[in-house]
Amino acid sequence: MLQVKNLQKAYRSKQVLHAIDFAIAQGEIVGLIGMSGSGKSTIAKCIMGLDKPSGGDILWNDQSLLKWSARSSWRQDIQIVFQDPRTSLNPRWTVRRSIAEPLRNYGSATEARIVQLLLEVGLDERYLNRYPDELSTGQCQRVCIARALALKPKLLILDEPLSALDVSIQAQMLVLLKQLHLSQQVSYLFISHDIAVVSELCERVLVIEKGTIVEDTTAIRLISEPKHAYTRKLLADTPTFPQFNQ
Ligand SMILES: Nc1ncnc2c1ncn2[C@@H]1O[C@H](COP(=O)(O)OP(=O)(O)OP(=O)(O)O)[C@@H](O)[C@H]1O
Repeated sequence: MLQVKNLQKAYRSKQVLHAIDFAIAQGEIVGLIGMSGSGKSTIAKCIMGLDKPSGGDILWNDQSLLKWSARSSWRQDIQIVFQDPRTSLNPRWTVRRSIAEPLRNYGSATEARIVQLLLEVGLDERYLNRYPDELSTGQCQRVCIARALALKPKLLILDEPLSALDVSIQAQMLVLLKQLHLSQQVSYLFISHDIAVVSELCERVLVIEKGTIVEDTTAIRLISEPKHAYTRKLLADTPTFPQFNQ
């Protein structure tokens, strides 16, 4: 489905991504983990066309996303949810309008479809006329997820979607993301610096260090037999894995 091939990105003279290679198959949940500044969001931005790679290619069903002509067909297939739901939502738009907007652009924004999307993320029609500042941060993130799912994407890029939320809300959101993966048959690229959260949700995990993927393995193997020193350091820094904290 998605193939990232030899992806490179430099900002001026600073090389941020070095020859990134990975693929995501239909239905997979892939985690992308690394410390702050390692290049996770840059990969997401390159896939979404929000940033231009300096080299390499990104293929969606064997078509290059970097060629303008292919763009329209994948616009609906790949959606992104960002870290901070409050800055992702227009503060002057009601929940109804935020969710209706992508539907209007690409299909029909019926009230029934908007309510259905709200129900899928654990909200309901009582929220339709509310503004972001009348919602909790977790509820705002649910609205962002509903908006991202509106066009029935095949791949959802979740860029640190839980980082702005309290730990108890994070647990609820993890349950929601697992449910949506099954009910919507959507793949995830789940970006995080939290190895505990990634190992809870993801089947496969990519570890990125300074713009290079140093490990591509299953979540189980990542925890039981981490190969790279950087992965062991990430595990050691996580209280959930005291066995690495020597
Ligand atoms: N627009 C930009 N101009 C210049 N440098 C940038 C730009 N965007 C990102 N960078 C740099 O690229 C590197 C990777 O940034 P990126 O945001 O991809 O990291 P990250 O792993 O997502 O970090 P975090 O977990 O903090 O979000 C960083 O050194 C950052 O300063």
